[in-house]
Amino acid sequence: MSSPGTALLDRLHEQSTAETMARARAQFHGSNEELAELAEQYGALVPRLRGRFLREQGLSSEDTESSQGVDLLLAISAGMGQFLRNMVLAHRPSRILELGSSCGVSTLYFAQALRTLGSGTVIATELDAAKCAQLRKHIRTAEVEPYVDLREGDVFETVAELDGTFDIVFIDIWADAYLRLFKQVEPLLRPGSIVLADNMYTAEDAVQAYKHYLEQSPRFSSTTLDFESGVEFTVVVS
Ligand SMILES: C[S@@+](CC[C@H](N)C(=O)[O-])C[C@H]1O[C@@H](n2cnc3c(N)ncnc32)[C@H](O)[C@@H]1O
Repeated sequence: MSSPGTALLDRLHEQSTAETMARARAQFHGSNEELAELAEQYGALVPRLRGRFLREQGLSSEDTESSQGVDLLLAISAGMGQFLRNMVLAHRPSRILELGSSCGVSTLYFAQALRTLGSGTVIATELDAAKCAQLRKHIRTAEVEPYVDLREGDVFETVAELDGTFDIVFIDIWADAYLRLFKQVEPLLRPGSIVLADNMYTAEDAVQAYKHYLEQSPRFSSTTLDFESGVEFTVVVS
């Protein structure tokens, strides 16, 4: 991909990785050498074991309320971004709803794919005002403003004001709120809508209620994709 956003995304991924390492350093009691060894072991694990491995080492991999107000990107990886882009190119959505946008890394992947298609909108949602300011700056830099509609504020209030249906929904807020949020989003889904939810492995315990809800409903066909942080891929059947 070559576009005005490429260098920006490279920089944001680098920043996010550095933040994650700094978080791990702050939580870890061993030496730098031991931390480097853990990072190597982590990299060699299959994705579904990674969250558990970190917890066993006393390292939290979950993005939680405690991150609120701290200017962390908590961004998706480049691999996840590539997946989101491909989803857009394949499904050709008119409307995307992104729940939890932070400084806009996932928003940029969605918006760039919409630009490739030449139409469509991603509604981005974020509570933190400083992050919203960063997101606005980033979509200007990447020249994707026409494809992004940022709604600043609490996502539950934002969703309550939405109508119509969405072709793709991406859930990436604090994992213990997934189920409550999904239930609020349900009326905005149509048969064929796709719902993607991140952090199935990295927030394994917190997402159990969400996964259970999907499993027991005939309206949804759902599977966990075994890559990156674990992605719940849900198709609305009826
Ligand atoms: C994991 S980050 C999102 C990362 C983003 N998708 C990306 O790739 O850059 C989660 C974000 O959800 C936001 N968030 C959490 N609870 C929220 C709420 N109730 N309303 C709006 N935003 C919320 C947080 O402020 C945080 O920036």
